[in-house]
Amino acid sequence: MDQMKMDDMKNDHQKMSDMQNHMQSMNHDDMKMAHEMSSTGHQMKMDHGSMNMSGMDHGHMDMSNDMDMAGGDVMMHGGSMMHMGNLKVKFWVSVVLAIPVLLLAPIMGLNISIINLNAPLAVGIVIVLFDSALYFYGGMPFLKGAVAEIKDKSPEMMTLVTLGISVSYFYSLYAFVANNFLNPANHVMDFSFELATLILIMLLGHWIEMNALMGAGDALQKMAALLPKTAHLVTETGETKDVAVADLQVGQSFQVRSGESIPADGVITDGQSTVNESLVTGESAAVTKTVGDKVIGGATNNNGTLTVKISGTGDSGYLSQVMKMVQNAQQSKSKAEDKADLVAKYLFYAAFGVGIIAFFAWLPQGLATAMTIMVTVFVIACPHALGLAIPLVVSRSTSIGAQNGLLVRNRQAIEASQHVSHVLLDKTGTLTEGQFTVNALVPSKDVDEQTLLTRLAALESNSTHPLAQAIIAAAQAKGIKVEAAQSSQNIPGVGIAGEINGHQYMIVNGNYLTKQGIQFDQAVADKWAAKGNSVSFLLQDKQVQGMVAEGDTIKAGAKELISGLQKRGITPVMLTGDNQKAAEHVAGLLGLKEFHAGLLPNDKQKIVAEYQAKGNHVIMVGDGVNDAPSLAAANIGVAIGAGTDVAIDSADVILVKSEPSDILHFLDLAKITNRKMVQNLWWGAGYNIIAIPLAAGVLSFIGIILDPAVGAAVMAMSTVIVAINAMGLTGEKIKNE
Ligand SMILES: Nc1ncnc2c1ncn2[C@@H]1O[C@H](COP(=O)(O)OP(=O)(O)OP(=O)(O)O)[C@@H](O)[C@H]1O
Ligand SMILES: [Cu+]
Ligand SMILES: [Mg+2]
Repeated sequence: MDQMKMDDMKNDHQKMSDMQNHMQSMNHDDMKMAHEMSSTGHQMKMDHGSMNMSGMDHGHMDMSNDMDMAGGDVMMHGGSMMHMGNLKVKFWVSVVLAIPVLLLAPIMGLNISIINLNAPLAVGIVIVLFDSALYFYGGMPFLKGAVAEIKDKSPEMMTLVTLGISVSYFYSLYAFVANNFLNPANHVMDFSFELATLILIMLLGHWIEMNALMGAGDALQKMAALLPKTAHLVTETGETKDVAVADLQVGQSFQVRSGESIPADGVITDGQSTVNESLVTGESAAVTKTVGDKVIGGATNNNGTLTVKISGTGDSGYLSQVMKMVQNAQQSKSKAEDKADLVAKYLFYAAFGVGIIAFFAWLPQGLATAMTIMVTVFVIACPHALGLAIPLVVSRSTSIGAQNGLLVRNRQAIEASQHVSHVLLDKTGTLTEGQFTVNALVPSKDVDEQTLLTRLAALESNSTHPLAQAIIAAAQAKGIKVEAAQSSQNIPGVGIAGEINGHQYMIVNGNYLTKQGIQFDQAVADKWAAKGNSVSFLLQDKQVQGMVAEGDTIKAGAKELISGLQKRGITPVMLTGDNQKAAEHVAGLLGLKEFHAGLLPNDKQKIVAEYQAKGNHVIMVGDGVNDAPSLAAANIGVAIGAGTDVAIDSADVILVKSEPSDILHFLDLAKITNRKMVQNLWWGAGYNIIAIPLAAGVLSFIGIILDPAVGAAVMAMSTVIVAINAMGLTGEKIKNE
């Protein structure tokens, strides 16, 4: 799941929209669940624990089906999800079923019960009946979970719980038969009281867990709530009619009045207003929008009335893409999560091993005591909290990131950030605005300025490079009618070639001329480059017809980023396809010491590999097509939100606001996220280092022996602590850190 592509997202759009509709129509309780489902996985019809994330990569999501189980609760364990039935109902029914057992069954070790009836056989039968109901009804989620885990050859937490309740149940059955029929004189202790309390606490623990879970990823929920339910559709006759947002179609127009939310993506065809897109893009200020500007569904319209032509509705809209990306990021499995699974596995074997050893060690004290100890060990080790430890933190962290304009597409990026020593930054479009102005046109002899500019513009009209746009704008400003060149061809890292009136022309940089041994006025070119200009040359055959120098402006946050990285002990390095002199100029302005200029696209990738070969972990930040390979190759690829789709598809993290200093926010968020993960691993599993030996009775010589119910309570506590600790991760911290 590391390489999630936008395409996958698009395929799932239909289902996505189904889900949104469901989300909108569901009540609060179901909403939680829908959200958990959405944040956890594709294959929701899976049974307990049998799903692991790696298997989900190509899993087909069938949201509409899954949503039918809206009455059930779903929970996550170590990234896997299980359908636990409706835990709330299950818990309360089990409470009722447990009452007779709790009243009539002897309390462990005391051999007395709350109500003592002098009819042992009748009482025994009642207890066995209610035990069975509890075991098969209340215990079913755990039994199913265990079967799935064992089938999967990865016995984990459900297997542990099942061990605990099964041992209590079957031993109690045996006690009933033995005491009433086999050998009434030799009383066998029964475990019905423990069975009941255990199942109740387990169910309660999971139920609490579910409730704790719901707050974890509220960004998605908030995002889903951004879209209004109805829209004012503009009909063919020009009147407005209120329709459901789900019925809007691309090409239709709608009206948004002041104070309303915009129902879909589109282009303004009438009106002017300020629009607040903060919840969608993380951009805080209200932006003025007028005819021709794009608006995003989910943004709020402040003062004016706008008429908007739809370019993307619900499922194909920006908002659902963002939501989908958040979901995908939440699904992608991180290394820490593998660590959590591994810990769970070790925990199972440790608990199982210690439990068995303790059983035999305590056997001389009587079967009942040995059983109790073993059951307590099984129960205390139950790693529910562990299963939640990482997913809760990650989903919380991705949500916070999304609210701050950071889309973390690959969870691994969060952990990988701990080891980062170098941040490699593309220049144009990343550190600079990528909005050029033509500063100089220097025609060669026999060529006039007008002709030079006309030919440059003809070639560039086929290019999407930022340098191209400035040339076209300059030509248009001079009143030149730009006609596109024929059979044009991009030359990555060099320029562009094409045919004008049957002649071959090229736009190339100085490097190319030097390599080809073509003469040009180096002094003039250097003069402009030293001022930070990108310099390009027009070639007809092998003749230089002139030169164009274009300047760019440095982004506002670029300097802050460089000094922020240096403060964090990370070395910033600039990589650029631009010339050495221009690169030097920008590096000087930003206080950058390391940079590489004149790079071809695969040079950038090579440089990434070189840094890595020296044992460094690198972040690569870029925006262009020429950055895509290096983004994919870097330990963490970060794309600028305004960049090309190719770059975005290759990245692990996207800076929605296109603000380079957000990399600092990412690093800070990742840092506190990692800290929480480690804390949660200790709260979720580390406590067993003490708890398991304690449960096994190592302190029995000073009178400390834990009861199974105490074991269950400790387990549930740990789960709650982990959930609360994850909630403590807030967005404020990434701004102060
Ligand atoms: N369409 C074009 N018009 C003019 N020059 C171009 C064009 N495409 C590329 N070049 C030349 O090739 C160089 C490298 O281009 P490339 O796209 O690899 O890097 P860049 O985007 O300019 O810089 P950076 O790597 O910092 O983003 C440019 O600086 C320019 O000299
Ligand atoms: Cu548990
Ligand atoms: Mg670039």
